[in-house]
Amino acid sequence: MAQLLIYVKKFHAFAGPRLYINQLGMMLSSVLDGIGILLLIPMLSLLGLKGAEGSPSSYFAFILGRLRHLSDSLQLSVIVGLFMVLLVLQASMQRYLSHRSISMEQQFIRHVRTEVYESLLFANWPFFLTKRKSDFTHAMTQELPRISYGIFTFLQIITTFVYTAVQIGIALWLSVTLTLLVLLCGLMLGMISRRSVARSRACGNEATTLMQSYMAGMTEHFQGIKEIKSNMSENRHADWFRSLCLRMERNMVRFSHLQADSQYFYKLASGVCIAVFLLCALLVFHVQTATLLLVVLICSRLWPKFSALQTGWENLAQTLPAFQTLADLQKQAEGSREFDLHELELAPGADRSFRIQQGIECRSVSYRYDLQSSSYALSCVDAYIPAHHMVAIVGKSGAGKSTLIDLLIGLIQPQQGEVLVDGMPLRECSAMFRSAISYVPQDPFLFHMSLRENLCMGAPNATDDQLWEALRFSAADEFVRQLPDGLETMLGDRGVRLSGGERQRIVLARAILRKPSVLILDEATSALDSENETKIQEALERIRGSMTVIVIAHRLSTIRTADHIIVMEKGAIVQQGSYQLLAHAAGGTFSELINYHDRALQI
Ligand SMILES: Nc1ncnc2c1ncn2[C@@H]1O[C@H](COP(=O)(O)OP(=O)(O)OP(=O)(O)O)[C@@H](O)[C@H]1O
Repeated sequence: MAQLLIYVKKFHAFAGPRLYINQLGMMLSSVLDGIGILLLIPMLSLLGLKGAEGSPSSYFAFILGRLRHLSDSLQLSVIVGLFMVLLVLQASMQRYLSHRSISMEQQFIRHVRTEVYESLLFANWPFFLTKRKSDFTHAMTQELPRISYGIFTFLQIITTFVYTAVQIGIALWLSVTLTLLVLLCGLMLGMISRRSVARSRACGNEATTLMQSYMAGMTEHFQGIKEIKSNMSENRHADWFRSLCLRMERNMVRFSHLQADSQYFYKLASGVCIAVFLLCALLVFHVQTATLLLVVLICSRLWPKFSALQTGWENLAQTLPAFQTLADLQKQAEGSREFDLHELELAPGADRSFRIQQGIECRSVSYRYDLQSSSYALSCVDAYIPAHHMVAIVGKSGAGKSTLIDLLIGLIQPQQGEVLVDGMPLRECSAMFRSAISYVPQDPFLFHMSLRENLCMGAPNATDDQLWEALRFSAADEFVRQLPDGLETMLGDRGVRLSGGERQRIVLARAILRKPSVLILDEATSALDSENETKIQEALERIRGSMTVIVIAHRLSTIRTADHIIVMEKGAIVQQGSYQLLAHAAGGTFSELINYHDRALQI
């Protein structure tokens, strides 16, 4: 419930006075509706119903007094006309108010959707390391519509509640005893529905967990479809899917049965209540026929509202877990907020063309992914990467190379020590520094867009000449010219229409197009043949001195021309120096790596 209140408060802050205007309108519409019903008294009186000329009609003494000089049929026509005017007014008002509330709800949902998306987008890297990506997809695609439905239901409950309160007020005005009797029945029905509300909530919790598994499974299975096929594990996955679908089906059936059962008991209890009510009214309280008729009329209109309140409450209970999931996710994302790119763009003097002048320094940095664990991915690393130089980081798999890069980029913060850029702590200039970096990861990612759009992501105003120059740099120009639509070729989901090496070259072209101050290549040429790798080596030689280049490579031929090499082992730097120096240091990790490399080439 607390999570629902968070969103109700948000909605209140978002809608402001519009919310009150709507509720006031609803109240007015209910009053008009009530007056319409009360007008039935003079109508019934004129039609000669016994008892209708009694006390309730005195409320209309003013109207009736004015009409007295008219014939009965004319009086009836005027009152029926008045009734019709009220009806049209009330219906038009209700239509207008429901249009208003629907747009208000949809605007709010758009607001929440954008807010959640941005909170995820601007969260820092460690936040993403601890979460399943499918949970984000689940939150955005499944939980948001549930929240939208929950908010809609909540507003409906409020509207129904206001309507009910006004109508009860009118009924009380007509007969306090009868209305209290009706309310007592309503209260009893409310008690009956309490259990089903609790069960609905439990069903909602289970639905959330099942849907999360479903989304996680779908994302993983289709991303790993090649692994599934090559390991022939289709049957195992199909079994998992069938069992999950069965549990989802049972959950939905249970919820529907719950609703049907509660409506069944509700109807039975309502029948008993109505019978008791009529007997008490006529035999115990001896109520006038017209008053009884009006109270019954009001209550017969209120009864479906009571029922709507109960069903709405159950539906709301079913959506509550979604409020919880989304509020938790958003809270965690906001708690892990990195710099805000909007702020960066709006900040006066924000320097998008920052260039490093001296170098990047790691001063005794240590980092571990799991704070409970005693094993460090990096421990006490001291390194210096001078500006405009080409520095290579080498080491066996798991040595900590990528972690060191993540620290240098500012994606993760060291738990001990600090990273300095031109002598300035990185945490003070991380946004500015990040905008000056181009990073080409191990697994290059292309979006389902045209080649041109993929290239222009970091440089939206790049000209065709600049695009071709970048493609030439990454030795991709030849194969791009042979693509059916050249730069306009659609690349398919994650760029699957290209080979691994082609994808690497496109991502490299994209990185160079931004004209970065620091270019980071994390195994960026691992999928290339020797010919294309040599072309890229030559291109890197041409830009030597104009930008700082950091290269991670397992293939040692790639880093032969590096100015400086950092050798890592088990999270620590074990050697540093030029290629020649390290290659001749007998017994060192680097010469060991060279030996492995040479032996692999001979095989
Ligand atoms: N997200 C993570 N959560 C927990 N541990 C991690 C995570 N990423 C890396 N590690 C651990 O940190 C250590 C260093 O990993 P890192 O990826 O930096 O190595 P690497 O030298 O880049 O390896 P490779 O050459 O195989 O890419 C490894 O022991 C690895 O298991």
